[in-house]
Amino acid sequence: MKFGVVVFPGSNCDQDAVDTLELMDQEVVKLWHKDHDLQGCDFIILPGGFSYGDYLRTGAVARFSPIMNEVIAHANRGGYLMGICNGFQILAEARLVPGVLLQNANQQYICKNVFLTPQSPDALLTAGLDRAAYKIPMAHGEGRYFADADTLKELNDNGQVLFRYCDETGAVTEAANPNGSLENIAGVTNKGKNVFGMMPHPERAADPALNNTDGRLILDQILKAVLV
Ligand SMILES: NC(=O)CC[C@H](N)C(=O)O
Repeated sequence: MKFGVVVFPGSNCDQDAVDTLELMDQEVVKLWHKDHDLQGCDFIILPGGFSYGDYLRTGAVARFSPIMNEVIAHANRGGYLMGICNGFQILAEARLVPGVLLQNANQQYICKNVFLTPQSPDALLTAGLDRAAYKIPMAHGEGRYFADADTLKELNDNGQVLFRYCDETGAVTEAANPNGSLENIAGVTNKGKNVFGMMPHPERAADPALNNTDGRLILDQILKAVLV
């Protein structure tokens, strides 16, 4: 499997994603946002950061970067695509996943470890996750997930919620919701379950040197599911 990590002006987690994938012994290339070629990649990652300085709305400008035409076509063909943090914001702006990311409820940038509980039993990213809670770092100012009532119902009915914020026991409580996201939603997938968006950063919790490899457990699901 060949991974491609798209670099937008203002991306700052692209190298973290590359380092993590290399740690996982995967072939990975960076894709410049002005290019038109996905270089034969099977799995595209839109990394975290502040694309275009977060001007207008987070992800609103990057969504129109030239390479997004190819990224959208790849997703529409059923190709795998994952957005992490700013990448999730870009996916939402491109309407590749349902819902939007609003400013955090406390109007502050929040950078801390949070716990996530996997929800979707048949989505690539969460299918094999058997722990009640995974400790993953978050770092964003606009991560409050919102969707209208019909969309929310559809997400729940179709098993499209990937993760909810929870406490360390896996309990989904108001107190464990860091940013005011609707129903504690931290990540969602599209109807086809080939496009994944999540606000917290699994790639920042993958290197044993950092004393937390819970993110690696999540990213390993990609390989387990795809390499069988
Ligand atoms: N870590 C990131 O990707 C930052 C996300 C985004 N620019 C925000 O602050 O909301």
